[in-house]
Amino acid sequence: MTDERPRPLAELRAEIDTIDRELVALLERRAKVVTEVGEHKRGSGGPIYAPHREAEVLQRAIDEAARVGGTMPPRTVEAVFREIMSGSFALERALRIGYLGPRGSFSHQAAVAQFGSSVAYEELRAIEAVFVEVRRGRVDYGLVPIENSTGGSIRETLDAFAEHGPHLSIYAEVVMRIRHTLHGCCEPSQVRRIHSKPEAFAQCRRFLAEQYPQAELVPAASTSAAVIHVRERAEAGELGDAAVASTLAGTLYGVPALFEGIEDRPNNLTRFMVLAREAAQPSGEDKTSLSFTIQDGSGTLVDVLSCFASEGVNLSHIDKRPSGLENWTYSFFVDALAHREDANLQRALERARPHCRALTVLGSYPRSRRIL
Ligand SMILES: O=C(O)C(=O)C[C@]1(C(=O)O)C=C[C@@H](O)C=C1
Repeated sequence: MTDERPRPLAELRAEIDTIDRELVALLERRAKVVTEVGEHKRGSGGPIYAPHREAEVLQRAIDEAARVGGTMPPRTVEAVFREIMSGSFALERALRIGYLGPRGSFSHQAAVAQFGSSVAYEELRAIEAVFVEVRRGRVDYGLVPIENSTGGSIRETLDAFAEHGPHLSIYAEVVMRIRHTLHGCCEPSQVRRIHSKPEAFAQCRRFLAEQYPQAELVPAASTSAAVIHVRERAEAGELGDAAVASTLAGTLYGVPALFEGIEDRPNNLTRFMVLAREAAQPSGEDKTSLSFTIQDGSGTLVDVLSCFASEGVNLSHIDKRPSGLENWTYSFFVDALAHREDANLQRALERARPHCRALTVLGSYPRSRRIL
């Protein structure tokens, strides 16, 4: 018969202490190698953040963890390695990441999940400001939401791409699950005005219609800005205001949660883009985002799209916005499942150009394989 009794706590902790010493020694060894990588990169002027390499490191760590026992869930393995790689940035060169703030916004959470806690963050007032600050070099990378699985595209971002896209590059994509909370400083029955970013209202449409059919929906610059506004109103003695935002924003600004998980669909995902001044390297499993406007008269959307089909390039996404040129002309945004250096995508682009008034490659980047 085997002895099923657990080992004494002191013995288990002593074993953990030994393992931790080994872990720290390994991390130190890794950090020394990373420092050398940093010297290379600074010498060659190469980019510090390498999403194609991160995708490889993360996948290998997840596979290896499963192979050696699978006790640690893949999510945990990923979080640990993301944090290790965040520490690498600090060793190679301090990075600054811009996002739509204030702190507690979903962009902030996605940025932290992607870049970890060893980089500096810059909260910005508007999505367009993220584009502007990356272009100016005030931040190394910027993170902007581009589409949500419930509410569709984020117009502000598409319009900013139309203007700044030719001067920037999409460098990585990040997909995050979004859970909304209604925050307020009053009783749920006292809510008369609800503040948030319009996209958040769209993601909670059913909840808002059923629970608050009479409340006024007031647009805010961001979800976290809405929470700050509700707190300021409560401090001024104005009751009846609430905000749709993340649980984190409520905690940061001291506004209690009234209802949690108010999004209409449980699998509510937002896709974010990382913006950079340089182009990302191929990872072997990439996407390319493009925007184009159609030539007057001669060109049609089907002419352009068939150029991709005939070169065997699959398209995973299409969106449109008014072009800002003449009424009823549009900018189309397309994602192709290929890298801009792939021969078939290059041929498709050559064939498509004559049908377009303008065609911009917004960037090639590794396809996101995981949901944060
Ligand atoms: O391999 C690199 O290019 C590194 O800089 C090292 C490292 C890592 O810690 O593994 C760190 C940051 C990069 O984004 C990718 C990988």
